[in-house]
Amino acid sequence: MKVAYLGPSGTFSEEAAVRLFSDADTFLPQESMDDVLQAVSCADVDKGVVPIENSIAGTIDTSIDGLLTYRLFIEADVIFPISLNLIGTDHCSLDTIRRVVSITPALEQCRALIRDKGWACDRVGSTAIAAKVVMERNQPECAAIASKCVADIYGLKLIASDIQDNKRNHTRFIIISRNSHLHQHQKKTMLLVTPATEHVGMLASILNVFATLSINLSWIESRPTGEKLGEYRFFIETEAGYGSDPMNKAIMILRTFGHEVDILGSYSTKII
Ligand SMILES: O=C(O)C(=O)C[C@]1(C(=O)O)C=C[C@@H](O)C=C1
Repeated sequence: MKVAYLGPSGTFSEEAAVRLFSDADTFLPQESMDDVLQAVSCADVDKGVVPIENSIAGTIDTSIDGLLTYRLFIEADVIFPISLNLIGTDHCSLDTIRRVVSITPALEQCRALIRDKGWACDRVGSTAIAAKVVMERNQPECAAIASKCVADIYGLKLIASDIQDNKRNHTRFIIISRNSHLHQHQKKTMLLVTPATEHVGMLASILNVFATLSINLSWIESRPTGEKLGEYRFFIETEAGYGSDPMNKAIMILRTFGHEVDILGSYSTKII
């Protein structure tokens, strides 16, 4: 099996992919999340691993929008604790840092410290690229925000650990594939609901369907349709498996109301 993830070596995505797919033959690190989705879509790999949301920074739009762009499905999800660290060259210390380098969600997870210190931010494609950039720049005023393991990979030193806004920082990753393995007896289902028409109380009426059927929602995200300003569709993750009675009824009722309902996956959270 071939698995793609956001690289290079030392990213959190790599850690997630390696732990999820201990039996994979080949891991293919990619330059961006979009490249991961594309690699799955054009069958360069069998599966991809991408982050979808973080407890501090929120939803990672590239991942959820990419599911639609490339017509991909979610096969499972997994939640990882994320510890972010300041990593710099030998002459770098907390007093010398003026700029931090990282991927946007990691910078957002450390907003409080960055604001307190008045540091400038340089955005790059991943936490591991940040470490590589800091190594190449070789300046005491520059530090990467990344995992501890990148310090060893790029010959850098750890300057401060656990610098994210709070200690209970978690990122949820999803495994994506080209096929919709809609197995029964899963715990959750991800739906994409595109409302029929815009009217007062439209979202409330959609949500009411789930409330009436006692289906708990674990995640909801609105994204623009891209057609017209103010027009949205909704990613809704339910705590009911595809094929279960309440889920069948919810889908049937929503479709009867004229809403478009796509099933983006039915899965259970992996514990690793
Ligand atoms: O850059 C990385 O190391 C990644 O795997 C990406 C990513 C993300 O974009 O959310 C994954 C987990 C952490 O939240 C920080 C960064």
